Amino acid sequence: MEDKIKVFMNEVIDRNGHEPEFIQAVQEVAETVIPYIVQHDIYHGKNILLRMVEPERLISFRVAWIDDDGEIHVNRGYRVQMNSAIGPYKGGLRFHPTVNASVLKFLAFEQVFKNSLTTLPMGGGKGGSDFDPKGKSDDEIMRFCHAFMTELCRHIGPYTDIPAGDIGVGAREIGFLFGMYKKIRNEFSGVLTGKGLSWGGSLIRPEATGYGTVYFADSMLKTINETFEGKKVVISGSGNVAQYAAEKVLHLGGKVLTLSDSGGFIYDKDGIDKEKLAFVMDLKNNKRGRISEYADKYPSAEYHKGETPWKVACDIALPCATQNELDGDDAATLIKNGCIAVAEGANMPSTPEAIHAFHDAKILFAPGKASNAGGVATSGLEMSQNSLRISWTREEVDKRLKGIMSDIHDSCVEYGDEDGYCNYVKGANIAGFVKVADAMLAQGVI
Ligand SMILES: NC(=O)C1=CN([C@@H]2O[C@H](COP(=O)(O)OP(=O)(O)OC[C@H]3O[C@@H](n4cnc5c(N)ncnc54)[C@H](OP(=O)(O)O)[C@@H]3O)[C@@H](O)[C@H]2O)C=CC1
Ligand SMILES: O=C(O)CCC(=O)C(=O)O
Repeated sequence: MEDKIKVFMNEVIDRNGHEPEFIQAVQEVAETVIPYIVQHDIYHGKNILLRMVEPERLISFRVAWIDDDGEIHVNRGYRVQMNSAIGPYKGGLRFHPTVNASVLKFLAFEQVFKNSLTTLPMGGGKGGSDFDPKGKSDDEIMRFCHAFMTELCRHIGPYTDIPAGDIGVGAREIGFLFGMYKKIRNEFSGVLTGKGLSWGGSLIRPEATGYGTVYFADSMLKTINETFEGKKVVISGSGNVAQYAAEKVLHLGGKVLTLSDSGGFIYDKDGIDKEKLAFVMDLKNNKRGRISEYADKYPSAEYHKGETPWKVACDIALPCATQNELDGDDAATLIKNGCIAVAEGANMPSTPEAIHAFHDAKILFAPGKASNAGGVATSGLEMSQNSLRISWTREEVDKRLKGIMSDIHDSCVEYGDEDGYCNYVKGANIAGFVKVADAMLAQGVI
């Protein structure tokens, strides 16, 4: 079996060797899915995985924009349209200086499996730009988003490709992007998700990724007769996913000890309660400040500059910032300190060494493509509401989100069982693969 995986990976590396994040994401899938393909005649010999690792389309374009001082800047924009076997391309846009083709291809590849797991009819895509929103005025953000959309609008549409937010792209950016799409195409449609409530957005979409991650973690905990009640929870990030993961942990009776940003992390020994979390939301979403300011406001907190929070002893860890933020040493520290469960809110935050350590220690570990699927699932629900021209209540959307997360958990258990221990990585990869592979087989070699 190892030979087969090696031969496959050599071919992937030959074509994409300069794209480390993409290779990392493919390797993880290959290790779990190739053995399954070999055991199942209908998939064997069809080169399905080899077709899945090649984007159906990768668009790269110039984005020229003018700052508040009249200076002209050029950034690179992208959209990776990875796989449309089960529905139109769907996935977020990331604005961050680290964005490149490798990062977006890994995200788009993961998205294909994630979207399949939601059971909703969505293919996988991802896009963005190496534009850095930090320190830019609202007007500069608007001009950049408008310039970005003047090109992107040719490649997307409510039946073709439906982008949404990701790192650096929140409600403000989606508004500017939507406005320009509407103006150019003269069409008011559900072309983007994460829209504002008064112009086609869905209740619970802002909360969905964080809430969904905690719902998934709760399902995992139930398998060992545990709950969030009274548990110490360490969270990284302080953006959209981290904020609502923290909120849901509080709803379920857990104690949130940490949050972070790219500057460092804060540890509040008394816990980040509802009022303190409201401060963080205002700091990050309105004032666009740094997490270090939390420690200036609350004396119970320490700020650890340039560090990640994994050395803080906890029962549950929720990495919600970015890829490869939790390595093998961090995993060893978490395990040593008694951590029983890790659920990824971010995409691929744990390195392969960290994942192996979690599996070896047989603690509960949920990969992002399963545990953070609540965001895109609720985007799918936003698309449904747009098509039906109705808005569901908060309770209705939350109920559907919970149901979807519970079903994803069950699919992982179905495909991931290893003598009583659930390997959620294997479960998510195989369950996500089967639906897409069946559709690809039905549609022929295209
Ligand atoms: N938004 C969504 O619906 C979904 C998001 N995700 C994933 O969740 C993760 C977080 O996204 P989201 O919360 O939306 O993004 P936000 O932009 O709202 O927040 C990102 C957070 O991560 C921190 N961060 C970003 N890059 C780094 C880095 N290189 N090192 C340390 N910290 C970093 C940011 O800190 P700083 O402000 O200093 O940059 C910020 O606190 C990403 O992996 C994303 O792909 C997954 C599914 C859906
Ligand atoms: O809601 C969406 O379409 C995108 C969510 C996303 O980018 C992700 O799941 O990583």
